[in-house]
Parts: sequence; C-alpha cells; structure tokens
Amino acid sequence: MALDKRDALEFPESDRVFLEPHLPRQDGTTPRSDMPFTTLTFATSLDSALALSPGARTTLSGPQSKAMTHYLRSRHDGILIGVGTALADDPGLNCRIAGVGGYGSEGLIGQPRPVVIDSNARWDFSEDSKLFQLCRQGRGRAPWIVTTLSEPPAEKQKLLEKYGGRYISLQMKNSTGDHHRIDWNDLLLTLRSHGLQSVMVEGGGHVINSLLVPQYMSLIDSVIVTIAPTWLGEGGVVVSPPRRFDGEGNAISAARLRNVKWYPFGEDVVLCGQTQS
Ligand SMILES: NC(=O)C1=CN([C@@H]2O[C@H](COP(=O)(O)OP(=O)(O)OC[C@H]3O[C@@H](n4cnc5c(N)ncnc54)[C@H](O)[C@@H]3O)[C@@H](O)[C@H]2O)C=CC1
Ligand SMILES: Nc1nc(O)c(N)c(N[C@@H]2O[C@H](COP(=O)(O)O)[C@@H](O)[C@H]2O)n1
Repeated sequence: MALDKRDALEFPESDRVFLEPHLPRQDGTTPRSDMPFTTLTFATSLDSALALSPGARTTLSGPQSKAMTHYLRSRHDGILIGVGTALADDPGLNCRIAGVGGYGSEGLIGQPRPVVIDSNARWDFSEDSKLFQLCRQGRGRAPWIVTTLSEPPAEKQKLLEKYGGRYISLQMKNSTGDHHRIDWNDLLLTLRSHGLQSVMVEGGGHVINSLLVPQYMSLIDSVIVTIAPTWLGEGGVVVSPPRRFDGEGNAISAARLRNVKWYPFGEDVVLCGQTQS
C-alpha cells in the first residue's frame, strides 16, 4: 500500500497547543469511566447554518480551520454523524493530517471510526461510497451504523463487514415519550462499551439539536465550533436547539457555553467551551 503524503493537510505543532485543554486526555482516561469523552464540533455560518440546504455539501471552513478539524479527528476514536449528512455529503470522515495512517505512516493509527446514526437503515451505501474507497486505500476505517432494526438488511451488513464495519442495534428510547429518538445516554454508553474512548459529534443539524437539550447537555465534555465569516441565507440547515422556558413561562436561552476561549484561525474564528462549569 502506497503511503502518500502528497494530499495530506499540515497542522503545525504551534497551532495544537491552544486546543489541548479542550481535547480528550492523551492517556485515554475519561471523566466518566463508562462514557466516552464527547466533543461537539462543527463549522457554522454567521446565521448558524451548517449547510445551504439539507442535501447540500457546503464548504464553510477555510484551509487552516479545516486542518484543525482533521487534527481533531486524529485525537478522537470515533466521529459521529446522522444519516442526513451521510446522504448529503458521501463523506470520507477520515483524518488527512500528515503523519497519520495512510498519510505518511503505516496502518490506521490516528484514523477515527465513523459512526452513523441511521435508525431505519436508509443509507444506501455501496462499494463506491467514499468511506469504502478510503478503506480500500488504507486511509480510513469502515463505519459503524447505529440502527433500531433488530435485523438490518443482509446485503448491506455483508458489505459493511467485508470492510470491518458493522451495524449496532439500539432500541428507541420511549421513557420521554419520544419514540423517534435514540437516547444519547444509551448511544454513548454503547459506543464506549464497543471500545471508543472519545467521540466527536460532527452533525448535522438534527443530530446537534437533539444533543443540545438539558437532559443530555452534561454528556458533552467539550464544544469546538468553527465560525466562518459568511451568511448562508434562508433555507439552511441550522443549529437551533429546542426553546426553553423558565417557571413563569418566559423564554430563556436554550444553552450557554462556559469557560469560553476564542482563537482566530485564518479568516475563521474557533470557539472552544464547555456546556457546564
Ligand atoms: N458544517 C458542518 O460542520 C457540518 C455540516 N453538515 C451538514 O448538515 C446537513 C445534514 O443535516 P441534517 O439534514 O439535519 O441531517 P443529520 O445528519 O442530522 O441526520 C438526521 C437524521 O439522523 C437521524 N437521527 C439524528 N439524531 C437521531 C436520534 N437522536 N435518534 C434517532 N435518529 C436520529 C434521523 O434519521 C434524522 O433524520 C448536510 O447538508 C451536511 O452537509 C453536517 C455535519 C457537519
Ligand atoms: N469542519 C467542517 N467544515 C466544513 O466547512 C464542513 N462542510 C464540514 N462538514 C463535515 O465534514 C464532513 C465531510 O468530511 P470529508 O471531507 O468528506 O472527510 C461532512 O460530512 C460534515 O460532517 N466540517
């Protein structure tokens, strides 16, 4: 297998220092032993949009913050998206930083495990999907797909397993009365039990908005958001969690970050913070 550095991204050591306090510990220990260290990270426009429309792959990050995101990928065991993102983007979800597996070194060290929430196995992937191309090139791992089906489609399962991926079956949570959502506690516990000590949740809108609610906020250990100097306009996929109200019925902010730091990064700014003190 050729180990080709030509298309690798560079992320200099000097730029890594500021991120360190916001990242999973290097020794692999986690704040809670049964849960992965969970980072919420995405790129947004000034009008809080992730993409121009649900089906549109939209570039927001400039070159420096894109390299930063790939460094984040190298520092997490898993990278999680929803099926809407898989369908829209045909993403690679690998790490293309110089020096990680497939980009200047052997094996898959530094390559995160893609995890796709796809309750009803809607994602119609094939050998040609970007993720599997990268697997064949030794530049990425096959996905784990989280489904609520107890028997996922056999053909898709076969293809996944051929590349070392798998379906993970989880029951829908109904204790909150929401029969359409996988419970984040169950999901993260399951991923930890499958060996992921850290997970970065990358999107899209439904995934992020379902995590940014009071009952799950404490599961997020770190938030790292790239803000690009652009407005995408109406009709975009937006990060806007459900409204909250105080005891008197007045609207209050849905979520607020603490311990916030801002870092200019090329034309973008990267915001790091925590959902709790
Ligand atoms: N700018 C950025 O950093 C990113 C942008 N995106 C963009 O976001 C767009 C896709 O976003 P969305 O359409 O909102 O799709 P999505 O990626 O959030 O997936 C939504 C689907 O995932 C499943 N899902 C999510 N949470 C679930 C839960 N808790 N339980 C059960 N099922 C769950 C449901 O089937 C839902 O329809 C794409 O255009 C993509 O390019 C995606 C990731 C990052
Ligand atoms: N950090 C960031 N900046 C952007 O501008 C983006 N559009 C995204 N999107 C996310 O990255 C995935 C694509 O990854 P590959 O380049 O294919 O590996 C995409 O699916 C979104 O999750 N992120």
